[in-house]
Amino acid sequence: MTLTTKALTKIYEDLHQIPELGLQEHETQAYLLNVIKRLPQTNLKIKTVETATLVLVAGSVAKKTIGWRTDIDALPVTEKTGLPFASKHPGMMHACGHDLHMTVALGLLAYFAEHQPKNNLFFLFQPAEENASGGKRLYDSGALDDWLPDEIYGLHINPQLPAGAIGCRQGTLFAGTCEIHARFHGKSGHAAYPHLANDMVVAGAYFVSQLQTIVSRNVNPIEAGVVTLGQFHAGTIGNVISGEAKIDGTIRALTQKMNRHIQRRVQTIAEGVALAFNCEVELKLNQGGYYPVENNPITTKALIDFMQQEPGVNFIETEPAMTGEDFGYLISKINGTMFWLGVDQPYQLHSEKLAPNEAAIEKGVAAITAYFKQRDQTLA
Ligand SMILES: CC(=O)N[C@@H](CCC[C@H](N)C(=O)O)C(=O)O
Repeated sequence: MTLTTKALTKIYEDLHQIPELGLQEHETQAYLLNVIKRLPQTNLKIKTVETATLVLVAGSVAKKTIGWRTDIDALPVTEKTGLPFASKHPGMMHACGHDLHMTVALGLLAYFAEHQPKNNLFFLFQPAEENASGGKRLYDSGALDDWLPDEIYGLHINPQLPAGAIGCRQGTLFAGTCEIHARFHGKSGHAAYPHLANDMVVAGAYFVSQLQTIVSRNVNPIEAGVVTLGQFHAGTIGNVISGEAKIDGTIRALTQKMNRHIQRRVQTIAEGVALAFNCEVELKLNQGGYYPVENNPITTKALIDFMQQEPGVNFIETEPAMTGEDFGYLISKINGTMFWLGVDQPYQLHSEKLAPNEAAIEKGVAAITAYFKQRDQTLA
């Protein structure tokens, strides 16, 4: 059953309205299962693991298994798109396009549920891409073992590319990331008696300032790195010295080596600030499964060669990006390729105003279906 443009649009708009945070994607999973169970079932096997959904399309003469992964979680962002199908879940939004990723996956699955491939196709609807290494959790738990694909593909929407364009590159597509969680503990007190307290606003401010030196002074200028601190909470009122500071951020680098180098510098600076301010620091550096997305040379050549010659596909060779993806962990275990799907937007990923151009859905489904058909023949 090939899903029509109208059906795909409805799925996208329905999913957009029910964003859920990582590992809590129950309504999303129920919606996905409802669509999947209405497809021709003859060649389908369906499994759920917590909020993940795994589907195998059995091939007619299977020698290999080709995988497709979509993420399904949303972000704690309050939507401000003004769309008629805006989020119904307060404080949550599909601001990273996972609703569109799921729709493309369903379009692809629907086609192959009706047109049996020679090889097996494996579809993974994966929770918690944004915050809890959903891909790593599933892989490490053995949940994929029965249907482990020989190669795996996935996409991410890209607001900067024209709607429906496919963007990819050999080598690293996305950075490896690492979350920074720093907690400084000093001594609170009266604003008038700083000598009797230990002010964590000041200690935290030094930590923030000193981290700015990592990229400028410790990263080789011809390589790349990012240290962003997105949250700093300390204190309650202007005339009370705060004894606590809570700072969270993220590291980005295009190689694991550079990621670890930056992690070590963050650790050293945190310890140095604690020493200098005579306070305690608890520092958690959490990389989880957010390894650099290093595209496999063979699957990436196959995909790029195909997209470059396929009529109707606007293929664009892209630069590496500092966004992260736990797909990096999956393709450190399974050969595979991630690529961009353009959605032509003035707003960035994670913006409360992100409203992807829906024309990308049909173009994406068509391009990837055609690629999977060709890949299925090649691997037969
Ligand atoms: C595509 C995208 O936006 N991914 C996220 C992944 C977040 C990883 C982790 N929680 C971190 O912040 O380091 C991104 O922010 O790039």
